[in-house]
Parts: sequence; structure tokens; C-alpha cells
Amino acid sequence: MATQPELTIQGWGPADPLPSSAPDSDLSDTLPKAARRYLTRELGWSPRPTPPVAVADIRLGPSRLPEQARTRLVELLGEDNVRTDRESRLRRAGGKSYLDLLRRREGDASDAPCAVVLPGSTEETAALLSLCSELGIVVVPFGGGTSVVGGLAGVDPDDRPSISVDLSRMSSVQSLDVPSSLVTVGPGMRGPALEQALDEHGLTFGHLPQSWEFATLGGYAATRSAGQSSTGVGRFDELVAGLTLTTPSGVLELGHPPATAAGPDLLGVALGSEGTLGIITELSLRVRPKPATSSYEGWSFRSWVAGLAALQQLARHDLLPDVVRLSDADETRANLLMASGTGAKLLRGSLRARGHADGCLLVLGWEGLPPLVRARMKAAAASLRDGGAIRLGPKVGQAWKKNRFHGPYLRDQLMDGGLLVETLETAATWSALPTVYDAVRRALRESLTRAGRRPLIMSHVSHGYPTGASLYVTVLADRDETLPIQQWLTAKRAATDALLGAGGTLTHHHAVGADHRPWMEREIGPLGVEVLRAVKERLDPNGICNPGVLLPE
Ligand SMILES: Cc1cc2nc3c(=O)[nH]c(=O)nc-3n(C[C@H](O)[C@H](O)[C@H](O)COP(=O)(O)OP(=O)(O)OC[C@H]3O[C@@H](n4cnc5c(N)ncnc54)[C@H](O)[C@@H]3O)c2cc1C
Repeated sequence: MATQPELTIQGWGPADPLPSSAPDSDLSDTLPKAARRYLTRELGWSPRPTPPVAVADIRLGPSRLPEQARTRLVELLGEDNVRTDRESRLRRAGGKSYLDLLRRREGDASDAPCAVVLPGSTEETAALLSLCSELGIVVVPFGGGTSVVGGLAGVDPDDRPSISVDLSRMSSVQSLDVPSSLVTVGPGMRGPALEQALDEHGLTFGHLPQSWEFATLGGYAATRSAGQSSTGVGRFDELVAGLTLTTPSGVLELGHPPATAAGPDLLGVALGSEGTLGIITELSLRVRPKPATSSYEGWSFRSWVAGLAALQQLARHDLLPDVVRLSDADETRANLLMASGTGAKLLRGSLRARGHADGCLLVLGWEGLPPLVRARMKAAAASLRDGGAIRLGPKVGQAWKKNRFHGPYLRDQLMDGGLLVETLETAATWSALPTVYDAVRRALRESLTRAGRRPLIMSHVSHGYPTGASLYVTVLADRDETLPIQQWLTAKRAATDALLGAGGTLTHHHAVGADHRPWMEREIGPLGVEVLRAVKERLDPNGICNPGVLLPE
């Protein structure tokens, strides 16, 4: 089992060891002048240093784990694998949403778990859950800690002590069945390590969310994640052939590859269960040969509506590529301004000259066998041209591919400069998508506009289906320094009500967590909630498994 880098506590990126002082950051090093001017003008924002407090000054309360419980846990897992020290608890406090980062930057880690425990196998996890059930200790599975919906909040209505179950000791490949294209892995493994292990066999897994560097395979399954290539490769839940769900009531082996018709698919109950039913302790995943060729390219549309219509045509004729990303005019403008260098400047000039100054950028990625990729690209190109698109060529596609994991690093620096930076996402049918887009933008604009300050709302479609697509929204606004948490909570509530009212789904891939649970009944209905509760009561009779997420209070 290789050691995987820890995530920094107050932002994004690898951090080791624990820093004692706040990092220096300067937006002028990161953002080109034109982008800073643009943001200042658009938002009515004046950049100002608002660095996080030093990590040493972050406050967390004493552990509430009873000594007797600690002793029992140590008997089960060993002294090294039961940790109540400040650093272990701090590193497992919450996830990486804007609100999580705000709290950590302000020095608040009152949501830290009472202890961090590290089981090493399904058997140890089963014994751990049974012990915690007996002792009344809440367990919150911890994968990569990249939840952006409060999935790790550890909230318990009965205020019992809560422990974080860190799955990093279970992070290796257990077996590889090449003829069947199946790999069996531990839940704590991350994407880069899996790709490395598969590479020597000429295989790939290909699930690439933006959190790829730190998120885990168990976390993807627990949240039904989608990656940048999900249009072609499939969402994470489509890539799971089977898994082991370890619960306080026993161990469930779910999924029977290649296929079974033996009743309803219980695997679907475990996928997206967010730690509320137990802990995923093993996964069997579908892998594929590494693509012999890959080709990324850029296109431009005069308008968002034209771009959506063209994607819909591709979807209808089964011509969607593996990677699809259509940015609206606001996101396109911001991305072009943030890209420095002569290439970006030339592109801006060329788009202006061709009447696409306010256009919408489309990035497409194709992977697979060369003749198939060529044929798909040719057919799609004809359809896109019919839809009014102009081809910008491979450089734009390659530039996107090269920078595709950079966004979260920039978020930290924008927050350092006094900005609110957050994302939200949904999915809608092709017919509802334009209305959902308008409704979300309107709600965010109304909520975040005040006294000469406006939000910048940037959107893209990044996952296409025959029936519709996902919509991803990034919001930037001048941060309210007095009530920053309230500022975002109000905007988020308005946006969620608006997108549900317009026909969008509660979430496309970020999951429910604590943040979306008030709307869960609206998404699946009261009977749906009762069914989920009944399953939970059977598998987790004492309600110790991540009680603060998914199901409404
Ligand atoms: C910068 C950034 C970019 C992101 N980009 C994407 C993206 O492109 N696509 C996407 O889908 N998501 C994205 N996310 C969200 C996040 O990465 C996903 O939700 C991811 O699946 C979480 O994995 P994790 O291992 O970090 O899980 P954690 O954050 O540790 O946990 C998430 C939830 O799952 C539960 N859980 C974790 N492991 C297990 C397990 N083994 N068994 C049972 N329950 C478990 C936890 O208790 C928690 O409720 C992004 C997040 C960030 C911060």
C-alpha cells in the first residue's frame, strides 16, 4: 500500500507536514492583469487580502470519545489505528465545499470528529461497526475528504460522539481479471494509483473528476460521482460491477457480473448511500484497454442556445464524444481572459473577427481505436457545422486537457482575495435545460446583487445523455465579510428552489450530503424517503452510520 499525499486543511492541493503559519498568496501572480480588471469591473469587487488564519490557531473542542470506548477500539484495531491527536482530527474535519473552507479559514473546526480510526479489512470494519453500534458511537466513513455537500459533517440528532473511519489502509489492488476486464480494489484507493497499477497491463479505468488527485474509489461509489469523460466512459455507478457493503447488521456482497435477472438490483441501493447504510470495503470495477488514440478539439457557437441544440443533435444520433464541455458566454469570456500567453490573445482576436466575440466555447474529446475516432469525429463535425459551429482546432482542446485539474487551486487564491467562489450542479432533459439555466442564473443574480456588486455566474454542460445533460454553475461574488456563510446559504437555497422548480434534479454528481438533504423529499417523494429509512433501519438499527446526511431530518 503506497502512501498517498494528504490534502491541505484550508484549501486544495497536497500539504505535508502541517503548516504553522498562513500561506502567502498574491492574485497578481496568478491572474493575468486583463482577468483581474475584468473581475473587478464585473463584480464591483476590490481585491483585498483575506488570508486564512494560521493552522495552529484553528480551534477544535476536546474529544468526547469516552476512555472506555477508546480502549475497546484500541483492542480491536491497535494503538496506531485509533487516533485522538489534534492533527489527525483536524485533517478529517469536514470536506472541501466553500462553506467548509470558510470555516477552516476562519479558524473553526468545531465539526472535527472525536477520533480517527483506520480499519485494515472488511472483517475489521464489520467488527468496528458492530462495536460502535453497541457503544452508540456515530461513524462517518472518510475517503478523500473532497465532499462539497457537507457529506462529512458528522452531525447527529442525538449528539453522540462521532468518529471518522479513514479508509486509507484499504487502498490496494486485490485482483485483476484481464479477460473479464475487472479489477478488485480497496475503497481508499485513489484514481492516480489505480491508473498506475493498470497501466502496465495496457488498461485504464478512465474516471476523471476534477477532484481526481485526492478523491477515492469508495467515495465515488458512495456519492455516484461523474468524471470528465463520463459521457463516453460512463458515470462511476455504471463502472461498478460489484461491491462489498459492510454494515452494523452484517456484510452484503452486491452485484453479479456480467449480469443477473434475480430480482431488483440491490447494488443500486448501496451506490449513492453516502455512508448511511454502512461502509463500502471492496469494489469490483470495469476497466478497458488504454485508448490507442485520443483527440481533443475546440469549437465555437454564436450562442448558448445554438450550442445546446447542436449537442442535442449529437446525442440524438449517438454521436456524443467521450468528453463534452459547452461553456456559456460568461464562462467562455472568463476562461479566455484568464488564459495568458499569445495563443489565447490570438484566439480572442480570431473569434472577434469571425463574429464570435460573445460566443460559447465547446471542447470535445474523442478516445479509442483510430478508425472509429476518425469516423465519429467526421460525422459529428458535419452535424456541428450544420448547427452553426466554427472549428477552432486541436490547440484549444489540448489546452483545456492540460489545465483541467487547475481550477480548485485557483479557488484558494480567489478566496484569499476576498471572493465568494462556489459551484453547484444539476441535470435536466434537453427540453427543460434552457429553462433550468435561466432560472438558476436569475435566482443567484437576485440573491447576490447588492449595492453596486453583482455576481459572475458561469455555466457549462459537461455530461451528455440521449435524454438530457448536466448543468454546472460556478459563482463568483464579492464576499460579505460580516456574514459570509449566510450570504452563500441564502443564494444556494434560492438556486436550489429555482432549479427544482424548473425541472432540474437536486444533484447530478455532487450527491446529497447535509447540504441538500432538506430537498431530498422533493426529489424522491415521502414514500421514497420512507423506503430508504426502512432499509437503513434494517442495516443500521441504532442509526450510527453517517446520520447527518442524505435523509431529511
Ligand atoms: C475541487 C473539487 C472538484 C470536484 N469535482 C468533482 C467532479 O468532477 N465530479 C464529481 O463527481 N465530484 C466532484 N467533486 C466532489 C467529490 O470529489 C466527490 O463527491 C467524490 O466522489 C468524493 O470522494 P471522496 O473519496 O473524497 O469522499 P469523501 O469526501 O471522503 O466522502 C464523501 C461521502 O461518501 C462517504 N464515503 C466515503 N467513502 C465511503 C466508503 N468507502 N463507504 C461508504 N461511504 C463512504 C462519506 O461518508 C461522505 O458522506 C469535487 C470536489 C472538489 C473539492
